[in-house]
Amino acid sequence: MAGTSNLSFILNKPLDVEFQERPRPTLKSPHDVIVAVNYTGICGSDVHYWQHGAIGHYVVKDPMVLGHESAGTVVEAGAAVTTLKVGDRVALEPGYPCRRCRACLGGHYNLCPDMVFAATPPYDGTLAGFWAAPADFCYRLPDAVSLQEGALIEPLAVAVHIVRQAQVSPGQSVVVMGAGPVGLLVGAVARAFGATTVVAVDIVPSKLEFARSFAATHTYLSQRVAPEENARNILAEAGLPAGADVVIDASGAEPSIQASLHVVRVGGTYVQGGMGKPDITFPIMALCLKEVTARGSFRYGSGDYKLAIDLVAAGRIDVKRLVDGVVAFKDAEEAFRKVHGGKVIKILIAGPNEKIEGDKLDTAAPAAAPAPAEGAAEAAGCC
Ligand SMILES: NC(=O)c1ccc[n+]([C@@H]2O[C@H](COP(=O)([O-])OP(=O)(O)OC[C@H]3O[C@@H](n4cnc5c(N)ncnc54)[C@H](O)[C@@H]3O)[C@@H](O)[C@H]2O)c1
Ligand SMILES: OC[C@H](O)C(O)[C@@H](O)CO
Repeated sequence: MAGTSNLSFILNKPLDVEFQERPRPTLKSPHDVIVAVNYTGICGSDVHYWQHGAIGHYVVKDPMVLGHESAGTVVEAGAAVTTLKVGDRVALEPGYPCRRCRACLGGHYNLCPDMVFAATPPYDGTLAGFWAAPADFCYRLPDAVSLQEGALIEPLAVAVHIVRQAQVSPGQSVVVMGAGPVGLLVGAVARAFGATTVVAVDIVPSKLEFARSFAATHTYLSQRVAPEENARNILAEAGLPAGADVVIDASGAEPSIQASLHVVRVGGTYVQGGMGKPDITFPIMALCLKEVTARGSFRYGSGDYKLAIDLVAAGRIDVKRLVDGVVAFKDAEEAFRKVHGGKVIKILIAGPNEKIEGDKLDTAAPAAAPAPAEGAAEAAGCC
């Protein structure tokens, strides 16, 4: 990739974005690398910041570069970097922790209170020409993994972390609420971990159709009925009269969280991956009486990126199938509109120094675009 532009896609305030040529970042530590960003996917949280300017207590007060699902090419390496060299293709882990606090030293760096995380205010994101980061948070892609696949390692790592939190083991049944990118990837990782039944649940039929073709063994179209009734229907559909071993919420939607506690079996596991409304009515008696193990899942930690890359490299998870198209950097806002409109699963934005012609995918089989579901994420009370 030639080019030296550090053109950046910046959110000033809700629905107000602009392109700005910013100074190229420099090495701040001999352990850092500078990466030219080749491709970036759009996450629901980027769209939420664009629409609302805030997620919970993270409020965009100053202009912020969007984007955190990226892959790129190393263009400069600090003197102390031994693991990467100029020209290496890498998946970017977009957050790096302090390495000194109790969470970091306890092996849970994703919970570091001083995490510097791309496109989470006040930190700039990766929709720019270049990104500077510690070398150990940039993962070399094997030859078998393309740069476009590299941009999907971030959401896949989210899914890996969720499935690890759930401790999914061979032969288990797993119900996944929500068939957006995270839910789809959770289903695929659960299959890779040996789950024999994976049920995808959503409110949009076309998303379920895609889920069935991707990793789900069963699907269920959630109805506007009581959570207990949806739960009974899910279990009947999947042939799980005693309940599911594991239920994972990847929707953030209150009704699906409520149904989840009625879907999980006695002694089963529930993991909250979706980020919707901060407070909901939760069936706590079901949790108690069934002795459910409930866990949260936040971003990714030790080993998650590596496993995500290994799963793609080994051909166990075909992340390319989620990509509907690739757009030029100048079309970033239009790509955000498409994602917000629910018309696509993933769109990749090429870096400003990347030359692309049309919707240039490195895959022969783009995903079938789901039917429009304007504001589906909003309906779930996203983020
Ligand atoms: N835990 C983390 O670290 C982490 C990281 C990334 C994303 N997230 C969150 O995970 C969730 C999924 O992310 P995504 O990118 O796939 O988002 P998405 O909005 O594309 O997917 C959510 C899906 O849930 C479906 N849905 C809405 N209401 C539902 C209901 N009542 N029952 C079943 N399905 C319903 C929607 O139709 C949609 O397909 C979001 O809440 C996101 O904020 C969490
Ligand atoms: O994948 C990472 C997530 O998008 C982020 O943690 C975001 O949702 C909150 O900052």
